[in-house]
Amino acid sequence: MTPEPIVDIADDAGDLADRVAIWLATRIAVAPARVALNLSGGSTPKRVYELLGGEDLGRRLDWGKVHLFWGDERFVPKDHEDSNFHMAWEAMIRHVPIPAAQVHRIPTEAGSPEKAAALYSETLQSFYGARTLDPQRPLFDVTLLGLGADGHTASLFPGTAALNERKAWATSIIGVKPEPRISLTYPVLESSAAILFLVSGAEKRDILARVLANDPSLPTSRMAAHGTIRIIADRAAAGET
Ligand SMILES: O=C1O[C@H](COP(=O)(O)O)[C@@H](O)[C@H](O)[C@H]1O
Repeated sequence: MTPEPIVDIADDAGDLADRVAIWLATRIAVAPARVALNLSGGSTPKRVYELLGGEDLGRRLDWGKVHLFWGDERFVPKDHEDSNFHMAWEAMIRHVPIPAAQVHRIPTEAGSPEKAAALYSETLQSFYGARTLDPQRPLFDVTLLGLGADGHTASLFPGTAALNERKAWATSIIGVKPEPRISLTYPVLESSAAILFLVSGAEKRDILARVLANDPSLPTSRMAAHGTIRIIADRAAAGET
C-alpha cells in the first residue's frame, strides 16, 4: 500500500479502542467545519463507537458538524444484527445528538445490492459536490477500515472483480459471503485525508504480517491513498505476545 503505513501498537483491544476513540474525538474537535467520517463494520470498532457515544467523550463532541458514512455494508435490513449500520447505531449513533440527515447509511432497502450501490454513489457524489474525485480535496476526513482474517478490507475480498472497479464509487459483491455486500471502491476509500486500519486479536496475526509485507494477493496491497495510512494493531495481532 502507498504511502507506507505508520504502525502503532496498542497493549490490547481495550487500549486500541481508547486510543482510536481519542484520536477520532480530537479530529472532530479540531475540524473547522463539517467532518466526514467513513466507518467500518465488523466487531473491532464496536468499542470505539461505544466510547464515542458514551458519557465522557460523546457529550463533549460537536455532533452538529459530523457526517457519518460507511465503507461497506451487508445487504440486510438496517436493524439486522449483521448490519454494519445497526452495530454503529446501537453502540454510538442512538446515544448522540447527531442530526439524522448527517447519518448517510448504505440504503439496503433498495431493491437489489446493485441499486443500493448506485444510490449510495449518488449520496456520496452529492455530499462531495462533484462526480470526479480531486486528489487535493479528499471526500472523507477519516476512513476507518478493518482487516478480515481472509485479507478483506471494507468488502473488498481477495480475487474479486470489485478490486478492479475504478469508475463506480460503490459496487456490489455477490457470492463471496452468504449475504451480498456493498463496498466503496478503491478510488473512494483512497479519497480520505487519513485512513486508519484497526486490527485486533491473535487470529489476525498471520494476515497482518502479510499486509505489512505488502503481499500482492491482498486487497490492501493495491491501496494508494491520497492522505496518510495508519495501522493500529494490538500486541496479539502484531505477534508481540
Ligand atoms: O465483514 C466485515 O469485516 C471487516 C473486518 O471485521 P472484524 O470483525 O474482523 O473487525 C470489517 O472491517 C467490515 O466492515 C465488515 O463488513
